[in-house]
Amino acid sequence: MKHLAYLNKFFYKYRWRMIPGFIFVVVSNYFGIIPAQVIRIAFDLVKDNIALFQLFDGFERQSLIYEIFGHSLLLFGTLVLVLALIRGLFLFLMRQTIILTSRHIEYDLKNEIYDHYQQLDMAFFKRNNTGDLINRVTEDVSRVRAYLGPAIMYSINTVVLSIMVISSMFTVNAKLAIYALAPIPVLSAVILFINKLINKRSEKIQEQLSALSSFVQETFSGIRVIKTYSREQDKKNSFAKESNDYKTVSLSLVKVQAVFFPLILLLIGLSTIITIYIGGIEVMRGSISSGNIAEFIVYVNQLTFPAMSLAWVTSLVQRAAASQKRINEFLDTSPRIKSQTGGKEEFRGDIEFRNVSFTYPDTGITALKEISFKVNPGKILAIIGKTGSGKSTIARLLMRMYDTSSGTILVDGIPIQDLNLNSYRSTIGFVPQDVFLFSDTIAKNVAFGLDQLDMAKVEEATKKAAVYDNIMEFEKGFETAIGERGITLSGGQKQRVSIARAITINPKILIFDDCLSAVDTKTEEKILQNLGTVMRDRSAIFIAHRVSTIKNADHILVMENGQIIEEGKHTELLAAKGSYFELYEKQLLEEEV
Ligand SMILES: Nc1ncnc2c1ncn2[C@@H]1O[C@H](COP(=O)(O)OP(=O)(O)OP(=O)(O)O)[C@@H](O)[C@H]1O
Repeated sequence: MKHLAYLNKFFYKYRWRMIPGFIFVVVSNYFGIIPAQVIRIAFDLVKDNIALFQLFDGFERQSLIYEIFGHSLLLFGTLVLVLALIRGLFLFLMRQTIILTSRHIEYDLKNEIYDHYQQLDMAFFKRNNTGDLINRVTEDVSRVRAYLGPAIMYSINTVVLSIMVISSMFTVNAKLAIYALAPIPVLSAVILFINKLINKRSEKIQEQLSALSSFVQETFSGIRVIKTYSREQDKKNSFAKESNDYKTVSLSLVKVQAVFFPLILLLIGLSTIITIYIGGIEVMRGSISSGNIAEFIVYVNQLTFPAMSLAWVTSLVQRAAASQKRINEFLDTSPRIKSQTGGKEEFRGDIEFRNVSFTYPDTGITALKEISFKVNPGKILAIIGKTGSGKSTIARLLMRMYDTSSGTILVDGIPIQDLNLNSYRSTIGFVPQDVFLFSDTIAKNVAFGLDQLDMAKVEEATKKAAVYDNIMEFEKGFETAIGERGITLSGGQKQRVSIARAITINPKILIFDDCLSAVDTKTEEKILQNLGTVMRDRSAIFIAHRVSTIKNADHILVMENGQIIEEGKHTELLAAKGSYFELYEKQLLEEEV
């Protein structure tokens, strides 16, 4: 329950919606109670009038009594109807205030979590899987909303209605009240027990359902592999098994639900029988009127709802508390990478790594050991080396996705930790190794880093990235949709769109992480030539596997096991006849083959 205390700030924020909501609950219940008394009066009236009617048997006056009697009944009927309408109006207002407020809070909470996610560092996203992140912002928030809206509304309703009904019952006749209320605690206990069973089984259904959807999702993501290896039948059998498990748990829930309502009706019926029996004795004794029995039957039936909602509300609150605990876990996580506020807005792009070492926090893998280098504007630094040698890690540290374990990274002579992250990152054009394009038009993907779509910039960038002609071949050109609902670009086209995206923002620092691997050497040559003008006064870092990509770089680092094992210009490294030379020879041979 303490986890739900987090939500109190929202109650305060929306207090002027919640307070009227509470008042509407009270008023609507008041109008729910009065009809029982009207029914009692009408009932007694019927009894008295029948006696009077019989007394005037054979007299002319009898038809007059009949008329008056009819009119009064009509009046009482109309009164019950009007009271029901007034109650309905207040119920409507109650839902309009409390349920509506819960939707406002749900909106606020979702935004708060989403906003917080965006502040968190890469290590957080590595630790938690995407499904979990999505679940907490959707499923968990929905469960919390069920507490904020229905649970709170029905709790207040239950308390108010129970107090009003029980006190009315005791005012009429304490003995009858005690007898009529006797089955209610049993009813609540039974409901509580069955509700627990229902919850347990519903949770199982939920688990099985998500297992089933994960299975289907993975199958269709990997449909190509399944078809290639002809594993359709095997997958069909696995699906049938998962599906059968789902059916079994669903059936077990249906069984419990089938018992639930008849049992409640039985207990309510029991209460009614007791009321009539004890009430009858009391009427004979003259302590209550027969109208009071009718009144009591209405009361007993009105108590069914609080008894049922008690169990339901309890489970809603329990679920919401568990969900809010999960949400708080993420909200309480503070980003390890903290930005400085204010500070430098414009950057020259001088980069220096001073004895930088880095160990990944979650895996304990030491990816960089004592790395030092400098890159100045107008210069290209190239990094080459075997896979897993730490090249991409350098890019990640330079983007400050992680902080160094030791050593310093300086940008324009300032330690990277002292910079305003937003201003700094917006001066970097980064092309990652695994290109990610959004399900949107090509134009919007290229202009992703711009505040406004500027087609002149988009076109210029795509020309430089040598992808303009490809785009123009598509029927809708830059308006072509890509991704899930659009066309699929080839690996090389994706890489070039990603390069165009980095150039569009006119960055001071350009980082290319092996982003020409899917491009043929001729196109690579063209892109590199075009980039020559782009990089004139920018610092550029080229991470590559192919020597051809980097041979014109101003300085080349050769990496192995997180260390720089050789460095210099292309010609110097060839002359040294070390690892770089070996790599060059090997790649020349591969090209010839
Ligand atoms: N997010 C991460 N968490 C933990 N360890 C990581 C992470 N990313 C990379 N590593 C590890 O750090 C080491 C260096 O990885 P890095 O990605 O920098 O290599 P790379 O030289 O860029 O390789 P490639 O050429 O294949 O891209 C590897 O051993 C890798 O397993």
